[in-house]
Amino acid sequence: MLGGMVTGSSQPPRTGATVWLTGLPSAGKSTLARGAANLLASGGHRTEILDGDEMRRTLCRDLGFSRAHREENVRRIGQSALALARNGIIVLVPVIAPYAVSRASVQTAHQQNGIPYVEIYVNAPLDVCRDRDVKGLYAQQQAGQLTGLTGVDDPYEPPTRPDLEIPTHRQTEDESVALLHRFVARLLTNHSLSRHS
Ligand SMILES: Nc1ncnc2c1ncn2[C@@H]1O[C@H](COP(=O)(O)OS(=O)(=O)O)[C@@H](OP(=O)(O)O)[C@H]1O
Ligand SMILES: Nc1ncnc2c1ncn2[C@@H]1O[C@H](COP(=O)(O)OP(=O)(O)O)[C@@H](O)[C@H]1O
Repeated sequence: MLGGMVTGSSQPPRTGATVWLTGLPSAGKSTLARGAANLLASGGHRTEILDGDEMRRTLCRDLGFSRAHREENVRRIGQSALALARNGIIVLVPVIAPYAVSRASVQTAHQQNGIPYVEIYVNAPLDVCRDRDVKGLYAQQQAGQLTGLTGVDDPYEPPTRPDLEIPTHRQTEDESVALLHRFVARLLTNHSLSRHS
Protein backbone atom coordinates (compact mmCIF):
# COMPACT_ATOMS: atom_id res chain seq x y z
CA MET A 1 0.00 0.00 0.00
CA LEU A 2 1.59 3.26 -1.08
CA GLY A 3 -1.32 5.61 -0.36
CA GLY A 4 -1.39 6.12 3.40
CA MET A 5 -0.27 5.24 6.91
CA VAL A 6 -0.21 1.73 8.27
CA THR A 7 -2.55 1.82 11.28
CA GLY A 8 -3.49 -0.44 14.15
CA SER A 9 -0.07 -0.93 15.75
CA SER A 10 0.37 -0.24 19.45
CA GLN A 11 4.10 0.31 18.94
CA PRO A 12 5.32 3.92 19.04
CA PRO A 13 6.20 5.11 15.54
CA ARG A 14 9.83 4.59 14.59
CA THR A 15 11.82 7.22 12.79
CA GLY A 16 11.90 6.62 9.07
CA ALA A 17 13.91 8.62 6.56
CA THR A 18 14.80 8.78 2.91
CA VAL A 19 18.50 8.79 2.07
CA TRP A 20 18.93 9.63 -1.62
CA LEU A 21 22.28 8.70 -3.16
CA THR A 22 22.83 10.67 -6.35
CA GLY A 23 25.88 10.43 -8.60
CA LEU A 24 27.20 9.23 -11.94
CA PRO A 25 26.99 5.60 -13.06
CA SER A 26 29.72 3.62 -11.21
CA ALA A 27 30.25 6.40 -8.63
CA GLY A 28 29.39 3.92 -5.85
CA LYS A 29 25.70 4.56 -5.08
CA SER A 30 24.53 0.94 -4.93
CA THR A 31 27.62 -0.25 -3.07
CA LEU A 32 27.13 2.38 -0.37
CA ALA A 33 23.38 1.77 -0.12
CA ARG A 34 23.94 -1.96 0.44
CA GLY A 35 26.76 -1.43 2.93
CA ALA A 36 24.91 1.15 5.00
CA ALA A 37 21.65 -0.84 4.89
CA ASN A 38 23.47 -3.89 6.29
CA LEU A 39 24.98 -1.89 9.16
CA LEU A 40 21.67 -0.18 9.93
CA ALA A 41 19.84 -3.52 9.88
CA SER A 42 22.44 -4.96 12.28
CA GLY A 43 21.60 -2.07 14.59
CA GLY A 44 17.92 -3.07 14.59
CA HIS A 45 16.62 -0.61 12.00
CA ARG A 46 14.14 -1.58 9.31
CA THR A 47 15.66 -0.70 5.95
CA GLU A 48 14.74 -0.87 2.29
CA ILE A 49 16.77 -0.18 -0.83
CA LEU A 50 15.06 1.26 -3.90
CA ASP A 51 17.77 0.73 -6.52
CA GLY A 52 17.43 2.45 -9.90
CA ASP A 53 18.22 -0.71 -11.85
CA GLU A 54 15.71 -2.80 -9.91
CA MET A 55 12.98 -0.13 -10.07
CA ARG A 56 13.49 0.10 -13.81
CA ARG A 57 12.69 -3.63 -14.07
CA THR A 58 9.50 -3.26 -12.01
CA LEU A 59 7.64 -0.06 -11.05
CA CYS A 60 9.29 1.97 -13.82
CA ARG A 61 9.71 -0.63 -16.55
CA ASP A 62 7.77 1.50 -19.04
CA LEU A 63 10.33 4.32 -18.75
CA GLY A 64 13.42 5.13 -20.79
CA PHE A 65 16.15 7.73 -20.37
CA SER A 66 14.70 10.91 -21.89
CA ARG A 67 14.51 13.89 -19.56
CA ALA A 68 10.74 13.43 -19.12
CA HIS A 69 11.13 9.74 -18.34
CA ARG A 70 13.98 10.29 -15.90
CA GLU A 71 11.87 12.91 -14.09
CA GLU A 72 8.92 10.51 -13.95
CA ASN A 73 11.24 7.76 -12.71
CA VAL A 74 12.48 9.95 -9.87
CA ARG A 75 8.94 11.11 -9.04
CA ARG A 76 7.63 7.54 -8.71
CA ILE A 77 10.62 6.35 -6.71
CA GLY A 78 10.40 9.46 -4.52
CA GLN A 79 6.74 8.77 -3.73
CA SER A 80 7.51 5.13 -2.94
CA ALA A 81 10.36 6.16 -0.65
CA LEU A 82 8.10 8.64 1.15
CA ALA A 83 5.41 6.00 1.71
CA LEU A 84 7.96 3.63 3.23
CA ALA A 85 9.76 6.30 5.26
CA ARG A 86 6.60 7.61 6.87
CA ASN A 87 5.97 4.09 8.12
CA GLY A 88 9.26 3.99 9.98
CA ILE A 89 11.57 2.51 7.37
CA ILE A 90 14.97 3.88 6.44
CA VAL A 91 14.92 3.98 2.69
CA LEU A 92 18.20 4.10 0.80
CA VAL A 93 17.75 5.25 -2.79
CA PRO A 94 20.72 4.73 -5.12
CA VAL A 95 19.25 6.46 -8.16
CA ILE A 96 21.13 8.88 -10.43
CA ALA A 97 18.36 11.55 -10.41
CA PRO A 98 20.35 13.82 -12.74
CA TYR A 99 18.08 16.86 -12.56
CA ALA A 100 18.15 19.19 -9.55
CA VAL A 101 14.50 20.12 -9.99
CA SER A 102 13.40 16.47 -9.63
CA ARG A 103 15.45 16.00 -6.47
CA ALA A 104 14.01 19.25 -5.06
CA SER A 105 10.45 18.00 -5.68
CA VAL A 106 11.15 14.82 -3.75
CA GLN A 107 12.65 16.87 -0.93
CA THR A 108 9.59 19.16 -0.84
CA ALA A 109 7.19 16.20 -0.69
CA HIS A 110 9.11 14.85 2.32
CA GLN A 111 9.17 18.26 4.03
CA GLN A 112 5.41 18.60 3.55
CA ASN A 113 4.97 15.27 5.34
CA GLY A 114 7.50 16.01 8.09
CA ILE A 115 9.71 13.09 7.00
CA PRO A 116 13.50 13.42 7.05
CA TYR A 117 15.09 13.48 3.61
CA VAL A 118 18.80 13.80 2.94
CA GLU A 119 20.69 14.11 -0.30
CA ILE A 120 24.05 12.35 -0.47
CA TYR A 121 26.35 13.24 -3.33
CA VAL A 122 28.34 10.14 -4.23
CA ASN A 123 31.10 11.93 -6.02
CA ALA A 124 33.80 10.35 -8.16
CA PRO A 125 35.25 12.07 -11.23
CA LEU A 126 34.01 10.91 -14.60
CA ASP A 127 37.41 9.36 -15.45
CA VAL A 128 37.29 7.19 -12.33
CA CYS A 129 33.71 6.10 -13.08
CA ARG A 130 34.71 5.33 -16.65
CA ASP A 131 37.62 3.18 -15.43
CA ARG A 132 35.34 1.31 -13.02
CA ASP A 133 32.58 0.91 -15.63
CA VAL A 134 30.77 -1.67 -13.50
CA LYS A 135 28.07 -2.35 -16.11
CA GLY A 136 30.06 -1.67 -19.25
CA LEU A 137 27.95 1.38 -20.15
CA TYR A 138 30.88 3.74 -20.69
CA ALA A 139 32.46 1.25 -23.09
CA GLN A 140 29.15 0.87 -24.93
CA GLN A 141 28.83 4.62 -25.26
CA GLN A 142 32.42 4.87 -26.49
CA ALA A 143 31.73 2.17 -29.07
CA GLY A 144 28.68 4.04 -30.34
CA GLN A 145 26.28 1.36 -29.07
CA LEU A 146 24.60 3.65 -26.51
CA THR A 147 23.70 7.32 -26.50
CA GLY A 148 22.41 9.54 -23.71
CA LEU A 149 24.69 8.22 -20.98
CA THR A 150 24.54 10.40 -17.88
CA GLY A 151 27.63 12.56 -17.44
CA VAL A 152 28.96 11.76 -20.91
CA ASP A 153 26.40 12.79 -23.53
CA ASP A 154 23.46 13.43 -21.21
CA PRO A 155 23.24 15.99 -18.37
CA TYR A 156 24.14 15.48 -14.74
CA GLU A 157 23.46 18.40 -12.43
CA PRO A 158 25.55 17.82 -9.29
CA PRO A 159 23.98 18.87 -5.99
CA THR A 160 25.15 22.36 -5.02
CA ARG A 161 24.37 21.88 -1.31
CA PRO A 162 24.26 18.15 -0.56
CA ASP A 163 23.74 17.07 3.04
CA LEU A 164 26.84 14.92 2.66
CA GLU A 165 29.40 14.41 -0.08
CA ILE A 166 31.27 11.12 -0.29
CA PRO A 167 34.43 11.21 -2.45
CA THR A 168 34.58 7.52 -3.31
CA HIS A 169 37.77 7.90 -5.37
CA ARG A 170 39.68 8.98 -2.25
CA GLN A 171 38.31 6.42 0.20
CA THR A 172 38.09 2.67 0.52
CA GLU A 173 34.64 1.13 0.23
CA ASP A 174 34.64 0.44 3.98
CA GLU A 175 35.53 4.05 4.80
CA SER A 176 32.73 5.38 2.60
CA VAL A 177 30.18 2.94 4.03
CA ALA A 178 31.20 3.89 7.58
CA LEU A 179 30.88 7.59 6.76
CA LEU A 180 27.37 7.12 5.36
CA HIS A 181 26.32 4.88 8.24
CA ARG A 182 27.54 7.39 10.86
CA PHE A 183 25.74 10.21 9.08
CA VAL A 184 22.40 8.37 8.91
CA ALA A 185 22.67 7.14 12.52
CA ARG A 186 23.24 10.74 13.68
CA LEU A 187 20.31 11.96 11.57
CA LEU A 188 17.99 9.43 13.22
CA THR A 189 19.19 10.33 16.71
CA ASN A 190 18.76 14.06 16.12
CA HIS A 191 15.31 13.62 14.59
CA SER A 192 14.14 11.39 17.40
CA LEU A 193 15.50 13.81 20.06
CA SER A 194 13.77 16.78 18.41
CA ARG A 195 10.47 14.85 18.21
CA HIS A 196 10.51 13.97 21.89
CA SER A 197 11.83 17.24 23.35
N1 LIG B 1 21.67 6.14 -20.76
C1 LIG B 1 21.81 5.80 -19.47
N2 LIG B 1 22.15 6.73 -18.56
C2 LIG B 1 22.28 6.38 -17.27
N3 LIG B 1 22.10 5.12 -16.81
C3 LIG B 1 21.74 4.15 -17.69
C4 LIG B 1 21.59 4.45 -19.05
N4 LIG B 1 21.22 3.31 -19.69
C5 LIG B 1 21.16 2.35 -18.77
N5 LIG B 1 21.47 2.84 -17.55
C6 LIG B 1 21.40 2.04 -16.31
O1 LIG B 1 20.28 2.49 -15.58
C7 LIG B 1 20.68 2.90 -14.27
C8 LIG B 1 20.21 4.32 -13.98
O2 LIG B 1 18.89 4.31 -13.68
P1 LIG B 1 18.32 5.45 -12.74
O3 LIG B 1 16.89 5.09 -12.51
O4 LIG B 1 19.20 5.61 -11.55
O5 LIG B 1 18.47 6.75 -13.67
S1 LIG B 1 17.71 8.15 -13.63
O6 LIG B 1 17.68 8.63 -12.24
O7 LIG B 1 16.35 7.96 -14.14
O8 LIG B 1 18.50 9.03 -14.51
C9 LIG B 1 22.19 2.95 -14.24
O9 LIG B 1 22.56 2.38 -13.00
P2 LIG B 1 23.85 2.84 -12.17
O10 LIG B 1 25.03 2.45 -13.03
O11 LIG B 1 23.76 1.99 -10.93
O12 LIG B 1 23.80 4.29 -11.89
C10 LIG B 1 22.61 2.15 -15.43
O13 LIG B 1 22.93 0.85 -15.05
N1 LIG C 1 34.89 4.24 -1.66
C1 LIG C 1 34.08 3.52 -2.46
N2 LIG C 1 32.75 3.54 -2.26
C2 LIG C 1 31.92 2.83 -3.08
N3 LIG C 1 32.34 2.07 -4.13
C3 LIG C 1 33.67 2.03 -4.37
C4 LIG C 1 34.59 2.75 -3.55
N4 LIG C 1 35.84 2.53 -4.01
C5 LIG C 1 35.71 1.71 -5.07
N5 LIG C 1 34.41 1.38 -5.29
C6 LIG C 1 33.94 0.48 -6.36
O1 LIG C 1 33.21 1.26 -7.31
C7 LIG C 1 32.16 0.48 -7.88
C8 LIG C 1 30.85 1.24 -7.70
O2 LIG C 1 29.81 0.51 -8.33
P1 LIG C 1 28.30 0.75 -8.00
O3 LIG C 1 28.10 0.83 -6.53
O4 LIG C 1 27.50 -0.26 -8.75
O5 LIG C 1 28.08 2.22 -8.61
P2 LIG C 1 26.69 2.95 -8.99
O6 LIG C 1 25.60 2.30 -8.21
O7 LIG C 1 26.92 4.38 -8.61
O8 LIG C 1 26.53 2.76 -10.47
C9 LIG C 1 32.16 -0.86 -7.19
O9 LIG C 1 32.87 -1.78 -7.98
C10 LIG C 1 32.96 -0.58 -5.89
O10 LIG C 1 33.64 -1.73 -5.41
